[in-house]
Amino acid sequence: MSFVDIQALRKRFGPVAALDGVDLTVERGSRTVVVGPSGCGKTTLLRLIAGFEAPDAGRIVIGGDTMAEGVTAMPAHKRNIGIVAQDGCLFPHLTVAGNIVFGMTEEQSVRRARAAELMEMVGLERSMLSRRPDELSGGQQQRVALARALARKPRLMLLDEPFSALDTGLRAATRKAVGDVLKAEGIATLLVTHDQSEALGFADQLAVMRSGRLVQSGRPRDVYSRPADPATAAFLGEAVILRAELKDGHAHCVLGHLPVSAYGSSAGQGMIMLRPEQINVAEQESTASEGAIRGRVVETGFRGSTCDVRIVLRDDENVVLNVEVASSMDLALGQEIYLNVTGEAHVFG
Ligand SMILES: Nc1ncnc2c1ncn2[C@@H]1O[C@H](COP(=O)(O)OP(=O)(O)OP(=O)(O)O)[C@@H](O)[C@H]1O
Repeated sequence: MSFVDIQALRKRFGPVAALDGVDLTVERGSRTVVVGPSGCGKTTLLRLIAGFEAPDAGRIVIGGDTMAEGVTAMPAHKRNIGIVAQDGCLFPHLTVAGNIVFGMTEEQSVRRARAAELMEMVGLERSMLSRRPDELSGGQQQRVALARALARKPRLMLLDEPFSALDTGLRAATRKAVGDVLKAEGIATLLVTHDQSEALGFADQLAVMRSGRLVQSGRPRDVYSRPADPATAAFLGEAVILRAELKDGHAHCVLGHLPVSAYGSSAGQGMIMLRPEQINVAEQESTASEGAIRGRVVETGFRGSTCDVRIVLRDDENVVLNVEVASSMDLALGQEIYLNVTGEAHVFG
């Protein structure tokens, strides 16, 4: 049995079905990242797991213990679940030490030792224990929030956009530090984020939600390369979605005859997806592979090491492709280029 087992979970707020029958499992010590557009129910899912709200129907089981069944729910403080939210929610009037040991009932020397141990674990100087939250940077505050959540040795950690207020460099460093601590402690984690690359990089399991439902879950690499539908494909990154005729194990489309992994029952007309990194751009026909398709650059966006390039096909200017090339290529507007596709096309079922 999975460590977390959520079945047919439903929650309405008046006319809004925030959760409309969610099934999700999380393995012991693993990281699940929940993504989806704003309002799809991510925070509601976390709040129900934490016990801040009771479901209307469904079941939540953690470590074999039933947390909620229908409208009957165990109170939040009995669940032993840690939660870190977007702004850390530290108590502003308490020191860092006071925040970390808040609610611990052990004697003072034990609390002190635990606070010091946790500071080390989250990579902060012990000397910061006497500071107040407003004397720390955003990233430091989030680490203290994590230390506080870890203080009670939770069996499950819920992270609700805990890095979103941090700027890019600090965000990556804090995410790595938090991820390392949780992994070392073997604590199963559920992270909610709006950041697709964060989701793909952090998750063992990616769970994609839309309109109160789980539309797909699996290994990030699998969900990214074999999304359930075009909306999921586009949500997880740039996607080239084309009409194709499916026959003989190939998709016949404006980019040529592309091998497909499988198309099940959808032989005939279908929709296929390629990721931009599957499209190679060559400036000369002589350096392109055989069967290259001709196109023209209509827009470029410099991004440092890479460049976003918008291309239309010479034979069908209605087909627009957004690809990424090494910026050393320095493509000019209007330049003719040659395109080759690598790997397999994904067919939407
Ligand atoms: N307490 C509440 N009262 C009324 N409606 C609510 C309440 N909480 C959530 N909702 C509604 O339920 C739906 C799901 O909200 P939720 O906060 O779970 O979405 P989310 O995916 O976390 O969104 P975001 O990414 O914007 O934070 C939304 O339509 C929201 O307006």
